[in-house]
Amino acid sequence: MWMNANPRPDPDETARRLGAIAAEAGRFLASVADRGGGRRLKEDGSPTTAADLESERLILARLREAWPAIPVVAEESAGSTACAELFFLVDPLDGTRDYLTGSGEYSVNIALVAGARPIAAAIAVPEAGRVWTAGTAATVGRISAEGVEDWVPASVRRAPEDGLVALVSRRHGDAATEACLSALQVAERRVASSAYKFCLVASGEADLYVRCGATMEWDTAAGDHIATMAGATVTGPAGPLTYGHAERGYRNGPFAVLGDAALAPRLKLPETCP
Ligand SMILES: Nc1ncnc2c1ncn2[C@@H]1O[C@H](COP(=O)(O)O)[C@@H](OP(=O)(O)O)[C@H]1O
Ligand SMILES: [Mg+2]
Repeated sequence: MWMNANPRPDPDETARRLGAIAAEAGRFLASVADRGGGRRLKEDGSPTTAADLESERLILARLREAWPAIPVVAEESAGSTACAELFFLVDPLDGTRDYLTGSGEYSVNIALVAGARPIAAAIAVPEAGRVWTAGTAATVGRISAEGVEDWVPASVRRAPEDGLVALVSRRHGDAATEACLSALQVAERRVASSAYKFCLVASGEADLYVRCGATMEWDTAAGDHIATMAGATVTGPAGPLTYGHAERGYRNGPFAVLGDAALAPRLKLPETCP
């Protein structure tokens, strides 16, 4: 049984406010001089730093100010929050390794989930200077000193006839993902990190992103919603991804983000992550 019965906030107004919060956290992350400060390894072997914690503190404070009754499940404190019908999913720094090594492809991901699906989301990619949001439509804006400016709609592209561009994780490849990419006849692979990959498909800058290796719900919820609202098909082996699975530690199964729905019949995702 869900534990709260908050009214659902307006998705577009929520997305706009989440965009401002994600941009603020992104500006903070980009400004940190000692990025390795407080570095330690988590149980899954991935690093976390003082900047992850500080970004999470900032986002939690802003969400509490704006929506005091809505619980938040955030990467660095996920064990301490009960899930609900309506809740936020937060990754305060997705792609910590890239943050540390300087590729610039880290992101801040925030999603509002209602009834197991996201309804509003924002992703900031501070070093690309961009923020994507989606309520009932996907948009992308430019991060400025004051906030976010120059919003334009984000939308997927049709699969180009001269070959598909697939985005693949810089650090987390696996044989199952490779098999899917072979079946889709990909012409070019571009490595990228974090939820930025969802955004590049959402903006029509790449055609697909397949991930059969492990990810967490806070890695995907915001990107799932933004890409979906931009016209992409985001799917797991049994259909749309669902969120709020505390019972499986917020782990996702395999998924794919397809900019052009015509690619879907060629997609053969495995049932589970390797
Ligand atoms: N073994 C594992 N279990 C769970 N999640 C994993 C994982 N290995 C990688 N990830 C997730 O993949 C994210 C990085 O993805 P990518 O390779 O696309 O950049 C990490 O984000 P964080 O940096 O927020 O921890 C982490 O959440
Ligand atoms: Mg993180």
